[in-house]
Amino acid sequence: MARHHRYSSDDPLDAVLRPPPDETPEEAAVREEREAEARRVSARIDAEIKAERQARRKKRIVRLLLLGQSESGKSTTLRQFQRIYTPTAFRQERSQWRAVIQLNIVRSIRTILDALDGSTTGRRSRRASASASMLALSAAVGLGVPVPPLPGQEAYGPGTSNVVETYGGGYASGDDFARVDSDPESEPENRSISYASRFVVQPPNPIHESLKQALLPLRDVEQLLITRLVPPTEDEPTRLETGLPPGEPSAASWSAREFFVRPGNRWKAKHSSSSSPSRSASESSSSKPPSNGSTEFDAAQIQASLAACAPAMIALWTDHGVREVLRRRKIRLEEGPGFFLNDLDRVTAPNYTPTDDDVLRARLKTVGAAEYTFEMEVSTGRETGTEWRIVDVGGGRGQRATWAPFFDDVDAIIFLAPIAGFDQVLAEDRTVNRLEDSVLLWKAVCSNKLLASVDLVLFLNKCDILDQKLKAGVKVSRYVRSYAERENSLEAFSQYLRSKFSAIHREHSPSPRKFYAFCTSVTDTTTTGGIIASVRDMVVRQHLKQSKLL
Ligand SMILES: Nc1nc2c(ncn2[C@@H]2O[C@H](COP(=O)(O)OP(=O)(O)OP(=O)(O)O)[C@@H](O)[C@H]2O)c(=O)[nH]1
Ligand SMILES: [Mg+2]
Repeated sequence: MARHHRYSSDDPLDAVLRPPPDETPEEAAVREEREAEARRVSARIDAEIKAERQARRKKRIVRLLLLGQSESGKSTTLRQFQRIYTPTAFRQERSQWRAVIQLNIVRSIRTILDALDGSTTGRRSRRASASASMLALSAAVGLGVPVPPLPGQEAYGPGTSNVVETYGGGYASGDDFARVDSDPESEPENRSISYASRFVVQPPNPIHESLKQALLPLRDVEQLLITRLVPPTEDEPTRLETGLPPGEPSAASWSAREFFVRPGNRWKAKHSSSSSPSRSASESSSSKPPSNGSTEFDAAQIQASLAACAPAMIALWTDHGVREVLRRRKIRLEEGPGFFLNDLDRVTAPNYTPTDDDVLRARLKTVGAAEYTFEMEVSTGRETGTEWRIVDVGGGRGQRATWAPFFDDVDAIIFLAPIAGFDQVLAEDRTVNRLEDSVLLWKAVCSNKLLASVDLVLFLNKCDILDQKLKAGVKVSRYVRSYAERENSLEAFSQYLRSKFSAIHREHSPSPRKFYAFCTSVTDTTTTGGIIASVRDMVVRQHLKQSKLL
């Protein structure tokens, strides 16, 4: 508005600001001085904001956001950054991952015992089956009676986090992804046989019974680990209730939920220095540190109990009958996250310390979002002096609302699409194919206007698992209709998906931008190191370009 109009409009604000009509020359001088001062303050604030922006540019802070569905590999990618660029801190923290790995092992064993008990699958029945199995375990009663699935419920796979939940076959018209209404792996001719064998009550197997007995101490181990790892003040509905009185473990809540901790280091025994989260969207100021209820005694006790149970765990995992039950129930532990059953000897040894690979393979679900500041110990010429901030978020469907606040000020996004999940369902919604969810999420990220000028880097992840799956004979076209007669190989399928994701990127980006995509196995240290270096170069180059433009 032009200045001479200032006091002449009917604007109510102007009316308030208007000088009193009977103002004396002295009063007018005071008022004008006051107004001049206000303008000076305003100019100073503007200058400060500008200086801050320039300082940020000068300091070269690069903010990278990791996005993707749950179990896509975001936290693992973050750990790779930590391993490569802050190796000292990463090494120092390795021992703290032991408890997570122990918990992963206990969960795998529990999955097997549940499968032996014939507990059904799916969220609705999991609680019941879990309590049944724990009762069976604790009272050493015989094998439970298998319960057929509820209508509309998937037939098998207990659905705990470290289990690969296979996806049913059959397409709805117009859909590219298979729907959960049948078992694509069972051919029609043997479907009835496999169904019958699944739900006929088997007589108790004495070997399995004695192994269950030998594994009873794992129940206490699990409880101790929960107390140790999960903060007691959590109030998320998915939170694993550690508030349970000691000695009154609720088998139902144990098995029905996946373990998670808030991002950051609060769950760890000690705080680390170099890559601790500096900003967290989830940790409210009122939340107390976890009752790190653990003592050295607990840690030693847990490892000793695991060592004592190791022979029984190994016998269970290598038992022919057990493998047959797992195969029939389509439980593929080895393809799921946090799988350590092939390393039991090593991992249960009394002086075991996790290796880099172990830390990368451990599974700990993220809830909320946190930003990690990297003061690089290892730097290369180009970005010396650049400060990296990496934001890791929880990828579950209930978690995605925490993403948006980070869209504001981000330079690049690494989007992880775990393409090995083409035959799996989401843990949080078992009617949704994981690959389909990734495609939809990618579309949403590409078309988001707030992210229009942000570089998107796509990781088609879990290629190692995909390769194994395809080599084992799982057919992509059974799950992805449009794949049709194409070659059932890693190369062909990843190329196909790359084009599909690229087309979405092209069609849905608000304005044109480059498409960067990599086929990754982010648990693999050798290949991922090179990919991360490329991403880093690209992001820094882009950041510099943007800074110059600004
Ligand atoms: N074999 C294999 N395992 C992987 C790969 N990427 C991730 N994993 C494993 O998959 C599990 C899940 O990875 P996370 O990094 O925890 O997944 P996330 O995206 O952070 O999941 P949320 O925290 O639930 O959002 C971990 O046990 C990883 O070790 C991969 O490329 N290959
Ligand atoms: Mg995570």
